[in-house]
Amino acid sequence: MSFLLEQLTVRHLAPGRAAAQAPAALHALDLAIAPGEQLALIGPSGAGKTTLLATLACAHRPAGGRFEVFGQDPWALSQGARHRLRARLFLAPQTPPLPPRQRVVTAVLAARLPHMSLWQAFASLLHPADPDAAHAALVRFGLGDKLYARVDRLSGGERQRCGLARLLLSSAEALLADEPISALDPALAQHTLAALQAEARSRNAALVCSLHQVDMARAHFPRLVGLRAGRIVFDAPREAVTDAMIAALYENDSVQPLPAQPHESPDRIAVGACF
Ligand SMILES: Nc1ncnc2c1ncn2[C@@H]1O[C@H](COP(=O)(O)OP(=O)(O)OP(=O)(O)O)[C@@H](O)[C@H]1O
Repeated sequence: MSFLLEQLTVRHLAPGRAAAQAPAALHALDLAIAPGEQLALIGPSGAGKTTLLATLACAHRPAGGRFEVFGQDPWALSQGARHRLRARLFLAPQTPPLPPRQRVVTAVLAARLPHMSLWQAFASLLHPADPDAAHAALVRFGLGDKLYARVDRLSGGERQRCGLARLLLSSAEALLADEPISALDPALAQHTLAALQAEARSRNAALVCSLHQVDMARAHFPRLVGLRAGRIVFDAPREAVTDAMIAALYENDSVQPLPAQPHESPDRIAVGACF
């Protein structure tokens, strides 16, 4: 298994509060993800999608339950061994942390830093080691002309795809992407998801994507995991996920309906339009 979670609970630590008192962001999750599997995480805002992806990336230490990545409990390993395990995973955050004044080529090649010695890493910041590889990765996401652009001159959607191009440069065996198409227009979103999925297939890597675009999740991913309030509501092949299950997942108890607005009748609008 790439990931194995049993009764996994995760809490966000808050300053001045004992760990055990922090509310759980993920409650007793059971989830197994095999190499090569592709699944979409869906669910309303605050459901725990980002927390789950960060936990899979070994960025959050679980408060309870069993957690294994490639058959190992990352939190039972030494720091060095956990670092090596993390280098086998790639998490593309929703807003990639790209240094603003950096060139795109350097930012993309930074994906190889975990596998470099300190000296190689330093040298690569001054002189990009493999611009052709960076260019090829950018081309896959439609950014071939941005190789030497400065990161702070990119649009939001370009930055997002630049962050995903890093993923291609990594040698990760499991790919995690947090809302990878949130800043993209529909055509680019399709293209970007297809590129991510093709890459995962080519390296037989597990691919876990959180998505707010439910239609895209249903169209592209064979397995859907619905999260709500930190719990898995369903984990099913897409054919088994019904419209009613989606509606229940997104039903919002905390938003009050807006008061009805007095609106103009069609004949009044027509009169208004004449003057
Ligand atoms: N750093 C943090 N400290 C404390 N609580 C946090 C922290 N990050 C997230 N949370 C809480 O954990 C819960 C899950 O948040 P998370 O960001 O994982 O949800 P999400 O499904 O990714 O939401 P969205 O779709 O809005 O990005 C929320 O209740 C959130 O308020």
